Amino acid sequence: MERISVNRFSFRRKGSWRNKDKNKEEVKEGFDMSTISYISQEEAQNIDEELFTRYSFSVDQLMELAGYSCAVAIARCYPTETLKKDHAAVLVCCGPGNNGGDGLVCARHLKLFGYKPSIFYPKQSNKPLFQNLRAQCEQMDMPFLSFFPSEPHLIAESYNLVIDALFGFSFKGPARPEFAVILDKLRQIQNDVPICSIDVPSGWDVEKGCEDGLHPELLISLTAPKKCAAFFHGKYHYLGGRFIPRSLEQKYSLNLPPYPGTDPIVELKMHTAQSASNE
Ligand SMILES: NC(=O)C1=CN([C@@H]2O[C@H](COP(=O)(O)OP(=O)(O)OC[C@H]3O[C@@H](n4cnc5c(N)ncnc54)[C@H](OP(=O)(O)O)[C@@H]3O)[C@@H](O)[C@H]2O)[C@H](O)CC1
Ligand SMILES: [K+]
Repeated sequence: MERISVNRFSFRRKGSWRNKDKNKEEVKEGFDMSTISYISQEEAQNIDEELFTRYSFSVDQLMELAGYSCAVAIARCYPTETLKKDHAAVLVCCGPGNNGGDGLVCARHLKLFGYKPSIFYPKQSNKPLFQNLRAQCEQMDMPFLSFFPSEPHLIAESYNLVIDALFGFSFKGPARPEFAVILDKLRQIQNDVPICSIDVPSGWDVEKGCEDGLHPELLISLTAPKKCAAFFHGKYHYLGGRFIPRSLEQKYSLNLPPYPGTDPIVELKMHTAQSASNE
């Protein structure tokens, strides 16, 4: 288990999650973010597998929590009242696997939070879980785009944010042509519209990243950051998917930071005045 030293600062936030147990309080208040484990692709897949087998979770359960935590992180970084285009319009791009499922769940919660999501879901799964997620979004009046806007500038003109739920921890590059085209268009507009990536910036090698790939402004790592997150230099980095049992966390030495109170997310990279002035 490799520990990568990034975002080095001490986590200290008083009040909301202060624990009455003195020892626990000291551990939480002195939490050192640099000790969090950044996990490999194989570890991510093994943890996932154990959650579904040994811990008997269903995909639906975890996807709901994962997608919900992403929506909360997006709402925290980009409140609706700060988004000027078309009633907080956002574009949610969903891929063929579970990362895409997280995107559909996230879209549904964003809609409930007052955003106006449109969904691009080009390679749809026919599994009941995904069909249901799609139906829920349709019933909540979220349009599904039948094609990706041909002119990238149209995306930046129409949407305040792009939610990248194309690929997660199972991606093996390079992207095949139908998705390479989409990733290329997103790259072209990323300086004009912020990209929020779910779990892994799509197109990145899960461990080595991708220097000339997408550069999201927000990354929501799920369960634990993947090794590629060490190469993330965007504005906001959150951890979500607050569903890991303590015994599983210990088995993989994840050393996760404490989630504040009942929050489904915890910020890994503080957006300080210092970091803002460096952007
Ligand atoms: N435990 C958790 O943290 C949970 C995380 N969740 C989310 O699930 C994803 C991982 O989901 P998974 O379905 O395993 O994988 P992906 O969504 O990353 O992608 C798989 C699909 O992508 C296709 N693929 C892979 N590489 C390429 C490529 N180079 N070009 C095109 N397409 C590609 C792959 O197709 P195959 O034909 O190769 O099979 C799949 O269709 C995780 O990141 C979280 O976001 C869960 O929601 C909850 C638990
Ligand atoms: K993604």
